[in-house]
Amino acid sequence: MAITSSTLYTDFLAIFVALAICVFTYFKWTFKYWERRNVPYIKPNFPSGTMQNPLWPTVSLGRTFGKQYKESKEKGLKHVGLFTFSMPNYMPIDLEYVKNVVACDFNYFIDRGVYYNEKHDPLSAHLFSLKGTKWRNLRAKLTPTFTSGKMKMMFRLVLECGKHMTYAMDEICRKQVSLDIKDWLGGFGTDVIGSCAFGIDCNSFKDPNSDFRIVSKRALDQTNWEIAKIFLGFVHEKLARKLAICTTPTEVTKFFLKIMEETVRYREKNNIMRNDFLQILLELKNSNEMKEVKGSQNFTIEELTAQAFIFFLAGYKTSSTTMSFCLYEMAEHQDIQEKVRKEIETVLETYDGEVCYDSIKEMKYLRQVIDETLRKHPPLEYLLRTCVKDYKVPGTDVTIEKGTAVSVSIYGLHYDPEYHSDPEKFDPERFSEENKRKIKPFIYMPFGEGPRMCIGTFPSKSRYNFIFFLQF
Ligand code: HEM
Repeated sequence: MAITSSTLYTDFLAIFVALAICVFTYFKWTFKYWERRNVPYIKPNFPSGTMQNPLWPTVSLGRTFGKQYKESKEKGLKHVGLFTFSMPNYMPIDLEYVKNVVACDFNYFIDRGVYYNEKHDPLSAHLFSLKGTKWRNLRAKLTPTFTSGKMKMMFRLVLECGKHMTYAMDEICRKQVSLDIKDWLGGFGTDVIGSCAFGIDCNSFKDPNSDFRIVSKRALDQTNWEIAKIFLGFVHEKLARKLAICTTPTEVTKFFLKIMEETVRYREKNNIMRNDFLQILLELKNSNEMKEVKGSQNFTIEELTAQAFIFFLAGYKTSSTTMSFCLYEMAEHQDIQEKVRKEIETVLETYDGEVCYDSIKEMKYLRQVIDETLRKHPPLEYLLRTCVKDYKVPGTDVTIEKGTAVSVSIYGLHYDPEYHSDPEKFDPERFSEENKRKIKPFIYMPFGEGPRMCIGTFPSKSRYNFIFFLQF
């Protein structure tokens, strides 16, 4: 008996050692990837490569990229090789290289590499994650529907949500109690997106525990297990598909699908038209335009919900984070706050005190403050791309292989002292009419750039109006 268990133990040990040697050799080989390709690289660590352990990070991945951008730039590098665990990740540093990836040579970098699975996880197949032709066709159909006229009409819904927030804020001020401003603005974000994308009146201030608010929070607060699944989808999409991995929690999928089904049925039955995102999607669904995109079928309820869902995901956190940081910076810089307040008062006087789309458009200094907030605190700190066909970096003998992940550090660019002097300083004057003209393309891109930039900023002329629209 003792002999058997000791043999078993030795066998296990031998298997373990053999496995450890295989893993070690594999990592040693892959960690030489950039060296073999003659690309300068940051020394990776076993096992997470050049990033922190994603399950217990101390800073965000965007900040890590920002630091790596800074270090590489200080060394005079034009690009740098990184590793996500054993997976190579390419980061352009030089502005020309950045421009090529996000705009000029976009055809090589059309995808983000974000995992989706329309069959088992229908809400994951949205504009942000879709790939290649599917993405291109859907984007082409959706972009022209984001007209400033439609945004202007939708603004009324936002004002309505703003009113709920103002009443609740008056109450808070009367009681003189403190509040968690991020959570508070999250409530406002929920109301805006609930109303504009799903056509429902949530009023999170009256009912902070509404189903919509609770499920929305659940959709955004991913567990470590969900993060691990997203990560698996990123590093091994085929395996994740085979395992039918779903990244959206089941209760979230069920909830949003149910809301959408009910709202669409109600609107279609009662012939209701409303100036909101859902109406835009419904018009697309009913116009047969989607048949061109998808071949024969029209938009299904799942596909429609997935698009409304990404408007919610992409719009909610970005906007509430921006508003929170904007208030934070104004609290830190009372002089700036005072200037904003004076401007608002002066502009509103000429509009009989009415907060409306046009009056907000006239608040130029407020716009500068928001622009500077987005520079210092970009809600998305890096852009993701995947190389979809071998790409020779112009002027070099380096080829980026098909399948390589590419990360563009927005954070690094926004804090680059060559482009933004004294980058730590909160200075809205950088965006004055005169100074704005001096800002080179691609050094300031809180909404991304190129054909895959944020759809919430289209058409480009009304990009800032749209953001204003989100702030009120
Ligand atoms: C302060 C507000 C916002 C910021 C800073 C922001 C930022 C961004 C960024 C950086 C990207 C990636 C762009 C790229 O890869 O080049 C993006 C994509 C996207 N955003 Fe926004 N966003 C904001 C608000 C919104 C809103 C309100 C919506 C809702 C309509 C939205 C919908 C999207 C969508 C659908 C995409 C994916 C576009 C595509 O792949 O075609 N965003 N956003």
